[in-house]
Amino acid sequence: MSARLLHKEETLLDLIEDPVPGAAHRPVHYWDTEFQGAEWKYRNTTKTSEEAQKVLDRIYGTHKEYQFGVNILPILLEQNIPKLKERVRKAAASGKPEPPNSVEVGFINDPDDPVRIAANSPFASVYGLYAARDLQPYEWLQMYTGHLCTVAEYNEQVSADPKNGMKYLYTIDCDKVNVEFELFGAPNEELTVDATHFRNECAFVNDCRAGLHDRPCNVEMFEAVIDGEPYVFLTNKLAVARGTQLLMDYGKKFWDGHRIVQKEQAEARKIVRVKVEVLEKSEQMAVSERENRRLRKENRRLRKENRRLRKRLELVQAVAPGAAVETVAGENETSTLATLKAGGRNKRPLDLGDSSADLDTKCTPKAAKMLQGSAAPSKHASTEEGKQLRKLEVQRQELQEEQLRKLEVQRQELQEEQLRKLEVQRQELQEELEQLRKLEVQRARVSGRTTVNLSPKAEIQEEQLRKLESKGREFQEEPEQLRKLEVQRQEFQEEQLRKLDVQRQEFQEELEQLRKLEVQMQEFQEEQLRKLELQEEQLRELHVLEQKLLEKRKEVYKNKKKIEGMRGQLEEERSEKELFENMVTACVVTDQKTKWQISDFYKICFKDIFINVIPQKTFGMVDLEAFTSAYEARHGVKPDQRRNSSNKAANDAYAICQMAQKNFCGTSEAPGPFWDWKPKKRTSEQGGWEYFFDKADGFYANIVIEWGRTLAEVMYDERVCCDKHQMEYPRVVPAWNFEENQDTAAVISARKYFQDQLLLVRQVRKDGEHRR
Ligand SMILES: C[S@@+](CC[C@H](N)C(=O)[O-])C[C@H]1O[C@@H](n2cnc3c(N)ncnc32)[C@H](O)[C@@H]1O
Repeated sequence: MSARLLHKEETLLDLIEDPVPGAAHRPVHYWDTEFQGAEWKYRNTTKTSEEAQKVLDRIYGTHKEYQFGVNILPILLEQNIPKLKERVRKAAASGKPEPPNSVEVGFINDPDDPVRIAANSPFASVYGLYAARDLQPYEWLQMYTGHLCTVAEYNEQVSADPKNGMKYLYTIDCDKVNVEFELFGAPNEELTVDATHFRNECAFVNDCRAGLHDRPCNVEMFEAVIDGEPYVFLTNKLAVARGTQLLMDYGKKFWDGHRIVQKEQAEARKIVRVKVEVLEKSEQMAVSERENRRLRKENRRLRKENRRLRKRLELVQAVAPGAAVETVAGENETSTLATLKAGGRNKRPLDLGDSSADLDTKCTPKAAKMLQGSAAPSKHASTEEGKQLRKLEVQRQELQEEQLRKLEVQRQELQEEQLRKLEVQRQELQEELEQLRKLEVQRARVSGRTTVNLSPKAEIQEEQLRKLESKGREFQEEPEQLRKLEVQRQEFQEEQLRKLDVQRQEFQEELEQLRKLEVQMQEFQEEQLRKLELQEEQLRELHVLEQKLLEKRKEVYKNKKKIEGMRGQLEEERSEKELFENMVTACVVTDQKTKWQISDFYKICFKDIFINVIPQKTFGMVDLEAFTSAYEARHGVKPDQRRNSSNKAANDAYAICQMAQKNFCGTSEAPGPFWDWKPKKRTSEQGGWEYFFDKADGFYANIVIEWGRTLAEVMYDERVCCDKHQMEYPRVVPAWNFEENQDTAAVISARKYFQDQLLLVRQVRKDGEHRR
């Protein structure tokens, strides 16, 4: 296996070799950058290879000087020291880290593997440790490396950053190794090798737990204390075939802690999710608020624009019908026209940008008044007014013509009247003059004068006649003048009419323009109205959005409150936990001495009972309850009512148990048929799967033949129990002896002795508690 360094950005997946078809795992060449074979991190300082080698030398060379935890087996070192020494020597000579030749990290392919099932994805990077070759029992596999720290320090780290918690760690139970460590300046109860940031292959061993049916546990860790410092190693307690996954028992404590940390991780993830949500929501709110403000502003602007345009439209509509009404009303026509000329002709085509302030200068006061008081014209109203306008214009022309006709008639009548009167006067004067002449002729005849002298009266009359004649001449000349005047008047009138016509045409053009403008205005207004409606719709939507946001805000606020509450609760729980831990620490410290005393008792007890009375290796643990009840069931009395017997019986019991153990359960190196008897799978009544041991299969029949039915029943119960409680060793039940009619004296005496010792131990424990 060639070693290579794993770059920071590389994942284990990058190093996966071609998968072996059908294999449960794919080997991964994992060689941690930091782990240099015989070098590991001790807190924050890295031990050099030399220092590490010294430690290894001490372990492998003179192991007896060191104190080991309960798991360490002298047999391991005795068997492997030469091999291990060889390895260390090789590593030291090459100056290179020595890759492990016995284990390899593997990417888990097997979809039924509980670790893969727990990961809930076929692609998740989950690994396990596999045997790289066939392993003999109790081989030294690797040292477990990581940062050594106290449990309190580890917990602090996990609380600060829960995402890495409870995955790679090995906790050394100082009670178990029976050593009081005083590392890091204070006595330590529990130490942890934290492999979160710094690890080797060892950290990839998985737990044997697998739902209902656990897998066999084939490796374990053991601790060694060297110069007051703890070290952890991995060994296989069974023979393991190449490619088999190495599994250990993490212990209940690990999974309890794991569950707590997972809960914390889930809570931390939840908090992060809520925070992200709040941020997103507030961002969304800010965006929509900005949009809202912008739309409101736009809306205000458009409304203003609309008002202004409406005013302009009103102005246009007010100017045109106002002029027509004034003309119709018969007010001073010329002045009206002049006003119209001033306000209409001089006016530019309607400029939409004009301000309404110059209204007064562009329309009559009446128009201005109308403008102020008029309601906003609608499309209907404006077409209606256009019709009225045209109607009024026609009426105005008709009236104008009518008046002109009347004036003409009056003028002619007046003229004829005057002419008649003048004619009458002239005739009267003529008659008078005739009479005068006649009178003169008579008077001359009477006086005989040939010349006729007129009397003063006649002169006066003559004078009058002359005047009348000149008047008459004037009168005769007058029609001439009148005709001239008439012509002038007609010319003037035509001129005026022409002008009026021009004005009317101009006015009509203006009206046309105004109408066009009105159409434009209406279109514009409709457009604006449509826009306004759209904006109003948007505003309504915005309002709904605002409401939703408000609700979301409230929700976020509630969530915040909830989180705060939860935090408070957590804080309380934490402080409670701390209090409890302190209490536990105090208890543990005061209990330590008692434990040592108890442990001394145990030592004596076990030594006596297992060496002198019943050898421990063959019996395993004596199941008192099973023993008592089996005995009672068979004999109807409790076992201690029977008398003690000879050594022969003990030897016989021992021999039978040994044989049973060997033939049936086997040894840890070569497990017997007890372990071959595998459970079968069937559908349970509740639905789903369940495991059971089938009595109808060959195993059970063989046990019955070989050991008798009662023993077969006991073994059946034991097999089920082992399976249920994941026990590694079956309890060798002394009831066999009774079943096979053997003397049970040895067992009984052992049990009695054991009971007495237990009573003593309990007494010591009680005394210790009293003292505390
Ligand atoms: C020391 S690591 C083992 C290596 C790990 N499988 C990996 O891929 O990095 C321990 C973690 O593996 C997972 N694990 C180990 N044994 C397991 C089991 N029997 N069932 C489910 N998950 C397990 C858990 O997530 C645990 O926190």
